[in-house]
Amino acid sequence: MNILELHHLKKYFATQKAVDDISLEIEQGSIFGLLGPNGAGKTTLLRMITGIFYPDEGEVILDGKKFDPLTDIIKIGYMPEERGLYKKMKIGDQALYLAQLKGLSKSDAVQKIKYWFEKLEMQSWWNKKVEDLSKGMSQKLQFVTTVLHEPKLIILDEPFSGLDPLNANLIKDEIYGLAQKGSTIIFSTHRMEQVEEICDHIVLVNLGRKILDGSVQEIKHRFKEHKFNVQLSNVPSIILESPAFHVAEEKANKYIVRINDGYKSNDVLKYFIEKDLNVDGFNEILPSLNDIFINLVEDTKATTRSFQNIEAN
Ligand SMILES: Nc1ncnc2c1ncn2[C@@H]1O[C@H](COP(=O)(O)OP(=O)(O)OP(=O)(O)O)[C@@H](O)[C@H]1O
Repeated sequence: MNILELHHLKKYFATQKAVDDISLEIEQGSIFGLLGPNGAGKTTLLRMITGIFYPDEGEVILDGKKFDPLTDIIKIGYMPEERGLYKKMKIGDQALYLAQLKGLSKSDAVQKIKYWFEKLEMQSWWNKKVEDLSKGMSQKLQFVTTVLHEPKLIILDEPFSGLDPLNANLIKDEIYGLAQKGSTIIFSTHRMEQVEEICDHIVLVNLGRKILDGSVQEIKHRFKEHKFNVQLSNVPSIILESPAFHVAEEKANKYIVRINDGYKSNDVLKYFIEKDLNVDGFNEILPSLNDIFINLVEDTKATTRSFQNIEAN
């Protein structure tokens, strides 16, 4: 079942097409990556999902019904990239206030805050002021205030920014835990290695449009270049030559080979066996999301430039 569906969403600021006809579906319980370069339209899209902006066109379907910001906002937890905390307020009071705004009773809120503060090693912070927190500490507090009311949809914009590796792991484990309990996470970041590690499904937007949509594994396979690592037990005394592949890189007994059109990985292995060369390792090299991201974004830039040239002429 889809927790969220966006149907043909558009948001223009004067002539700036911040979001230009984006549709997508997000399955309940998934960890979904919303990616795109600076200015791609991610924040604008998230602001429409959270009811901060009304779309110019299109609709947001949350949990099977047309999204109504007034009543449905408690189903969503949104952690924006910029801090939204009151600097002078004590941390415990702040968490309590925000939890009650999200519909929790005072006693329920206290219980949940204690639970999360303990989990994220924040017990001693209750009487500190927000202005006395470091960047990473306020990021943790903001995370807690986002998830405290157990929203069905949790939107995290750059949740690891400012966190040291230990705290990043702590938050990462909580994200997995929340997804396992049935919450859906939308995760927006520029850090591709985090996306590869955490997300099941991604959407890439650029210039207000969706340019890629799929599961991380499926996308990596879609863009694969049929390259394999081959490790031999010894440096061979022959030059590796075969119609099935060509050597793209070599270093001593380690090779990167690219399979030629019309051949399969087994044809490569067969070559090595027939030459009586011992293969210690053989594995496919899939492109990183980072490479896929850079290539696609460069491609859309080039296409837009050529359209602009055609229009100008
Ligand atoms: N309130 C606004 N008024 C005018 N233009 C805006 C407004 N908000 C966003 N834009 C423009 O819309 C486009 C998309 O901006 P948006 O903030 O959604 O991008 P983003 O993908 O979140 O970028 P980043 O990764 O840098 O945060 C940009 O060209 C931006 O200048």
